Amino acid sequence: MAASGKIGVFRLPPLPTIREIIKLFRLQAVKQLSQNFLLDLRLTDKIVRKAGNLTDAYVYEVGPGPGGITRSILSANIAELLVIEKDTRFIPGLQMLSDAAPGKLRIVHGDVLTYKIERAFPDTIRRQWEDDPPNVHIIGNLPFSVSTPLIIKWLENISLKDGPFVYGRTQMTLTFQKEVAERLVATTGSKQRSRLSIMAQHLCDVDHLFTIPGKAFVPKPEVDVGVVRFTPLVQPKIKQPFKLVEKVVQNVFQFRRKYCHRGLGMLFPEAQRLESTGRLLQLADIDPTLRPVHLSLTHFKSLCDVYRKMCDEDAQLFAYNFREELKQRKRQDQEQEDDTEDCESSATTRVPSLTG
Ligand SMILES: C[S@@+](CC[C@H](N)C(=O)[O-])C[C@H]1O[C@@H](n2cnc3c(N)ncnc32)[C@H](O)[C@@H]1O
Repeated sequence: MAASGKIGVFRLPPLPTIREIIKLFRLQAVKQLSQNFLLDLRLTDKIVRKAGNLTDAYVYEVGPGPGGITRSILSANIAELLVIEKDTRFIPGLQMLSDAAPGKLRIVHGDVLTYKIERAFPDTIRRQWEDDPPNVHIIGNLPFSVSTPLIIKWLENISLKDGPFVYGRTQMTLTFQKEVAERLVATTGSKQRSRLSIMAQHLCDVDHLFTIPGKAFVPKPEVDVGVVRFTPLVQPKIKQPFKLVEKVVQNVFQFRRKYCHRGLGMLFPEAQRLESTGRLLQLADIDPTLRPVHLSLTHFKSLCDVYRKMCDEDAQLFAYNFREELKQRKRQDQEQEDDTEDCESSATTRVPSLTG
């Protein structure tokens, strides 16, 4: 019955095991919500240990569910833990943990995608961006469908130093589908190199800490899980607005098997595509026949810097979206076809019938 974490000096009193909590509160995982629970406290302790030294830390746990990682965090001598959980069924079990660790655990029923953590912790723990990271940590095992959009949102927050990063360079330890974890840390030339590699690595030190086999979760997901730690960099590798970097990177990787000039060309309207792509590559000093996976962060920095200059020269350029141009062209073609059909059918109706 007793199951308390052992990684810190603070000991939780004896509590029902996570398995018992699941039974007690009928917390069967909802498949549609991709709920996969970690019941093995050695694994949850490992996640928390790898997140760093949490002594006196303010911790934000996203998606605590039945509370396995929550217990490990509470056992790590933290100052305070705030958990955010979307599914109300988990609140009574979490409340039981809160009662066992008086004054340590704050439970928020809400959505991590909209919750404003920047107001939750005391101002006194804020650090300057250039200082060492503050004693604030984000930890979470979220559904994969949430963790990828969430990390993109948080990377943008890092670039703006807002959201969870008003406290300084807040560290995050999060789980992802193993393939996504590999993309996040993929180096130049590796086949997993992707949009996520550039977006994460230009703003953070990214470490794939370890992999948890799918069979460690209940119910077992189809895939293994990677635990990834992000530490925001003092200086981003690309000093341009997040949306601009995202646009360049997205365009390059949309044709990941082609030469890089193919995707970069899509940054420009068709009428100027050839000339502007040539200019971009020449000024950035990049071989047009490199494949996207072979572009380094330095290459992306040059591309973004030159593209920024081109956008400053042409106020319409940044808003240009080739998909919109394609859609518009399709619409025009369709309208033309409809007009032709109309003409043909009215011509047909206008032709007097010889037979009367
Ligand atoms: C994969 S389960 C993990 C639960 C627990 N952390 C564990 O490791 O056993 C994901 C948890 O995140 C919660 N969740 C899903 N989307 C969420 C959101 N947008 N905001 C907050 N919690 C969310 C789910 O209800 C679920 O409890």
